[in-house]
Amino acid sequence: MATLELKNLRKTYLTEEIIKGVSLSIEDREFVVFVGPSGCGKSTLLRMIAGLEDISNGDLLIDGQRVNDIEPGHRGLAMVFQSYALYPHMNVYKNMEFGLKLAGMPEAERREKITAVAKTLQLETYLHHKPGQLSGGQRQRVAIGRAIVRNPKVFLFDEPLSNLDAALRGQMRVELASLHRKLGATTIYVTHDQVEAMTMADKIVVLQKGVVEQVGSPLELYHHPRNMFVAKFIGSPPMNFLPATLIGREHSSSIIEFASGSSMHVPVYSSAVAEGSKVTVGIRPEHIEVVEAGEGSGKVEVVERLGALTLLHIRLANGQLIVVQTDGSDTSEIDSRVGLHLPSEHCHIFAEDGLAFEALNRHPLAA
Ligand SMILES: Nc1ncnc2c1ncn2[C@@H]1O[C@H](COP(=O)(O)OP(=O)(O)OP(=O)(O)O)[C@@H](O)[C@H]1O
Repeated sequence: MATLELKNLRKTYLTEEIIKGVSLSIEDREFVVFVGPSGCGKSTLLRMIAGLEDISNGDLLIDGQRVNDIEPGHRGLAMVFQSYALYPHMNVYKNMEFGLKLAGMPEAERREKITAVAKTLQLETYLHHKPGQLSGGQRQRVAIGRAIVRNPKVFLFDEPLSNLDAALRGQMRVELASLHRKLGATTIYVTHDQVEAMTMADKIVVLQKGVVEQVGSPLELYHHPRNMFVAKFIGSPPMNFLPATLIGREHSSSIIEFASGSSMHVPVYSSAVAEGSKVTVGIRPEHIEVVEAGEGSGKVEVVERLGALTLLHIRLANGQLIVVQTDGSDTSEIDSRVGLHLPSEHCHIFAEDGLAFEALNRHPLAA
């Protein structure tokens, strides 16, 4: 049982503030993913939780107890690193045993634990191998095993799969997700890969420049991004953005006009944005419909056939390139002209400062 509470956590290196007041509640058994571009501070935040970095300001609570000044080894956490950090001269068994020995666990108990964990992770036949004799995926499993045997309250993962090739990463993603279901331990997982975040998280925390941009379930972030940053970061290929002007409102819809002169009603509304303001319309590649070429059509520049899906890169009259996802049976040819239909229920509108209209009418950080 472990809950975590981050209260306005801050981290300053010399004069630069890297973590700028992060507040967050993590529930027992929750799988939380910190995601964001390189340098946004996600590893620093994880290391502050682990106790490997001092907290400059704010409070960190584990199970309601303030742990800012508690040594890493006494916080009940176990961390798995990107680099595995295994002892190269020790075999798999000894790597897993090391921490238990330090903690003074009797030998019989150590053996029992390691045997059980090796079985869970399918490492039984490798217990006498040194890390150098193992594949990347096996090494990562040993690193995870070493964390599990300690029976921590909270697992911390720092980009554990980024050294693996794509196929193995996909496989380990599934293994980690099922391991989490089995162990039920509260988990915090750092990655810059939004696919990992979407597929594994109960709750995603999107960070940018040391600030939380949004917290929500994968589908909340996908359907209701709070701003253009989250909209662009979550979803692959990313959302398309088209410049437009807000020309009016009707009931709870906004009327927007594109540079081409065409206009549409979008069923989102904000009282905070004046008519005549520049806005951005966002629509995901999978929501745009290809129709017969007509007014406002575009030219197909690149076709990526992925088997089940086809991605069309289409040049619009204003020079902008957008991406449209269609199905595998799409027969569009390069240089052909196609028309595009943007279903209004799938359109997002962002104000000039990047905030979604939806979010402007809601509580600041809620999805
Ligand atoms: N010990 C340090 N001294 C000074 N600055 C640091 C230190 N550690 C990290 N930083 C800075 O803090 C910022 C956040 O780094 P951090 O490693 O947390 O980012 P990240 O989001 O995990 O990035 P990545 O995905 O590239 O690992 C970066 O600008 C980095 O240069």
